[in-house]
Amino acid sequence: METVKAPATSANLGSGFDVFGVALDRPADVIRVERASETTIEVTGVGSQYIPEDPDKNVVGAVAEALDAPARIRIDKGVRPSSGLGSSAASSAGAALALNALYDRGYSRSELVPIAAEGEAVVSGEAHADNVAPALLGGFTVAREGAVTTVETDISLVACLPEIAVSTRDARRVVPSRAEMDDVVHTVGSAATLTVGMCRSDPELVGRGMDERLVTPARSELITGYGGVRSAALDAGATGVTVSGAGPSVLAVCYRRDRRRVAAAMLDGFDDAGVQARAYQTSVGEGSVLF
Ligand SMILES: Nc1ncnc2c1ncn2[C@@H]1O[C@H](COP(=O)(O)OP(=O)(O)O)[C@@H](O)[C@H]1O
Ligand SMILES: N[C@@H](CCOP(=O)(O)O)C(=O)O
Repeated sequence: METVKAPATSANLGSGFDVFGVALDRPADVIRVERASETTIEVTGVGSQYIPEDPDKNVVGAVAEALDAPARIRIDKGVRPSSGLGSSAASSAGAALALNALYDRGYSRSELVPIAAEGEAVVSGEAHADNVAPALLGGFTVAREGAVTTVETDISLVACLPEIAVSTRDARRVVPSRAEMDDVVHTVGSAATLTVGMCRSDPELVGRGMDERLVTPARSELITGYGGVRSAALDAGATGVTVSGAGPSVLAVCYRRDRRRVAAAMLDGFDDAGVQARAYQTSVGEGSVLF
């Protein structure tokens, strides 16, 4: 048997749609795999009632097939599905690492990224790697076709998860298909600023570099209370706020000393909008761990 702890992740970070991602040091899924003649899946934990156990519908089924590694797979969910915190990616990445070890497939973590991304295609329709890359490799990741770059960084974050479900598939439908050149130039500037900020572990640069006008405006409308939560976090000391992944989680960057205050402000912001929420005081963390 192999056991893996696979972290939540936050993709996009505003300016890096479908490219940037970070691993979070909490929450996480735990995945256990044992060899079997055919794949079976059991799911427990947060939101497990909304997750199919049919291998054709659960992301880990696609990963087991891609690795030709049939197994009894048990998933203990710590990352709620449809959260914007890479719930499906945590399971995909964790299963890829665990099955790779179980069957001695010998793939490196980087080589497992496209395999784990096959799981993402099951739920969002596209094999985007911006969540599975940090879930496997840890840190801040830049995922481009066929290549992933990773940077270790020390950045404090608050991920605030409201009791709203936004499916990644639905949130991809509101992304505009065209953009104005001014907005593209603005996004390139932000993405470069954010990348420098990650390399320097500088929350001011990371926060400023989250700003963009292409995807976040449409996505934020799917999140009840987003405007108030964003303002509250910035007033409490956050250096930047954006939609986490496809939402509904809202991600704030801050100095470590402000993290509790920012988390409380975000919860108050959702409360003012009549939405219950939970705040994870977290930071950029490591990738999946094989026990
Ligand atoms: N192992 C899994 N973990 C989480 N969600 C899964 C899993 N397998 C299939 N799903 C489905 O994927 C969807 C959640 O994925 P997604 O919308 O990408 O959420 P998130 O934004 O948290 O990644 C839900 O419909 C869920 O039922
Ligand atoms: N780049 C994707 C990321 C989706 O992240 P998730 O955590 O919401 O699954 C997108 O923005 O669609």
